[in-house]
Amino acid sequence: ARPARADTAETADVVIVGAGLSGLAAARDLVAAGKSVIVLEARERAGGRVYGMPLGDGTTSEGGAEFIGPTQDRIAALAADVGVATFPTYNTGKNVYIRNGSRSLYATDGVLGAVPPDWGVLDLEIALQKLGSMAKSTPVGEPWKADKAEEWDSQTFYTWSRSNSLSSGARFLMDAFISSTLSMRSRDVSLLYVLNYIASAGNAANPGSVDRLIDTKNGGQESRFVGGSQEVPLRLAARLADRIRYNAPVRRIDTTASGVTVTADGVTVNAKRVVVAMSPAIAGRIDFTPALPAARAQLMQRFPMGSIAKFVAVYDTPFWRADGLTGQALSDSGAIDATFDNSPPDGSRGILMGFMNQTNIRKLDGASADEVRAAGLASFTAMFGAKAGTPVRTAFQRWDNEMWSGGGPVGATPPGVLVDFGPALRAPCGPIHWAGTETSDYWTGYMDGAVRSGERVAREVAAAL
Ligand SMILES: Cc1cc2nc3c(=O)[nH]c(=O)nc-3n(C[C@H](O)[C@H](O)[C@H](O)COP(=O)(O)OP(=O)(O)OC[C@H]3O[C@@H](n4cnc5c(N)ncnc54)[C@H](O)[C@@H]3O)c2cc1C
Repeated sequence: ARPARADTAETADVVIVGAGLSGLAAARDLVAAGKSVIVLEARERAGGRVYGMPLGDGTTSEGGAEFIGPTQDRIAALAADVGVATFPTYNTGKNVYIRNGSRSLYATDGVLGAVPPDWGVLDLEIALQKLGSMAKSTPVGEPWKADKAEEWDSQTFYTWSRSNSLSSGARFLMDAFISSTLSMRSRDVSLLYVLNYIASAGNAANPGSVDRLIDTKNGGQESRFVGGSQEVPLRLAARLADRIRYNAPVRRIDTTASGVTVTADGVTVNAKRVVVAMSPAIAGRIDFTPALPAARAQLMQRFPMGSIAKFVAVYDTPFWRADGLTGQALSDSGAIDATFDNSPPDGSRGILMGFMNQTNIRKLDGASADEVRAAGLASFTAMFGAKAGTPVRTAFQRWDNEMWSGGGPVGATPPGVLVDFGPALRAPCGPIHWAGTETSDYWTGYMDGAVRSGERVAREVAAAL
């Protein structure tokens, strides 16, 4: 790390560390409450895990967060407020399923919804029903208070899924559920964490469900933002104007007699309160003096980020639509495990987006740009035919080597963390407050959760000032 410098010293009521959606939402609300606010952002841009990846022709495609769905009310309200419209994710036709070397097509308007018909699907449905009912007994945002928290936080999702299914199809699809929502392997994550994630996929009026996590229609992938999701943080950041200091990574936070001194490269801010608005893993890289309480310090050691990348290919037309395909695929082989149609709303050109999950992206460690491109196009060709092999251009974004994200889409806990350290997730430490999607009750892991966490922390800080 570079040494912390203090070239200029400023004062504010509140300093916010991080200009992702959580920090921006907190800043907006604190400014509205009449507080003076300075936001310190490490990168040269706002948005954090929401990022428009340049396609090389002056346009962008989402390299990070992209979709919005029902019950994601707070990101919806923010988007409406800054004037960013949504449009439905292209979802007409059949999905592609590649498993054990064979490719099949399936409709998603049947009883199974987004679940592909594999051997063992009955087995899977029984397991998903059990999960759904366990999630109903998990208090949203406070899973450590579940009656069975101790039992559920003592096993991985892998362990549970193997003792609650027999068929390889059900097991593959349960692993795919974890990999497509968290970009982690099912052995990496606590059953209790997964139950909370399911419980969290809703709002106060609509309990969370597995379907809302995985579905396109009526689910988390239902809609996209016109012009790209990055428009939402960028427009909010523009409103906050020069309250945001870019290229200002915070290196240390000192709690003082009158509040906090927050030291970033090039600027030091003295404030009454500080909001740290990022994942626990990334917050753990800041030096805190005096040391944080043990529960919080150790929580930050135990909350790893997933590993994820997106690969997109641009074509003159969305040719798969003419072939009766949605552009959505799920595969057990190749570099890309799941895809979506990322074309613009008018379909004036075709864009396929492929997720490279944790296992697949790690296989590409050290690969050249050409090798990544070849691997991505080989997957698209297996899914959508030879035309997918000749795009106009491609782009690629991986998150596990982004210094200021450390991975994505979200941080998730292995067994033993939520029960013993979970209560430290949101609890302020003196004048230090915590935001970030990982701290949200509803839609933790999502843009909506990030906005909710920013709104919650703004209320908390305003009440304390
Ligand atoms: C590939 C991918 C796909 C996703 N898909 C979706 C989706 O379709 N829908 C959805 O809702 N969500 C999706 N997500 C998740 C979504 O992006 C996050 O939940 C949300 O953006 C998190 O916002 P945040 O403010 O909590 O954190 P972040 O966006 O991580 O913001 C933290 C900010 O803090 C800054 N920072 C870090 N350290 C410091 C420091 N020391 N000093 C100063 N600044 C610092 C970072 O640069 C960053 O700007 C996806 C994420 C990824 C990576």
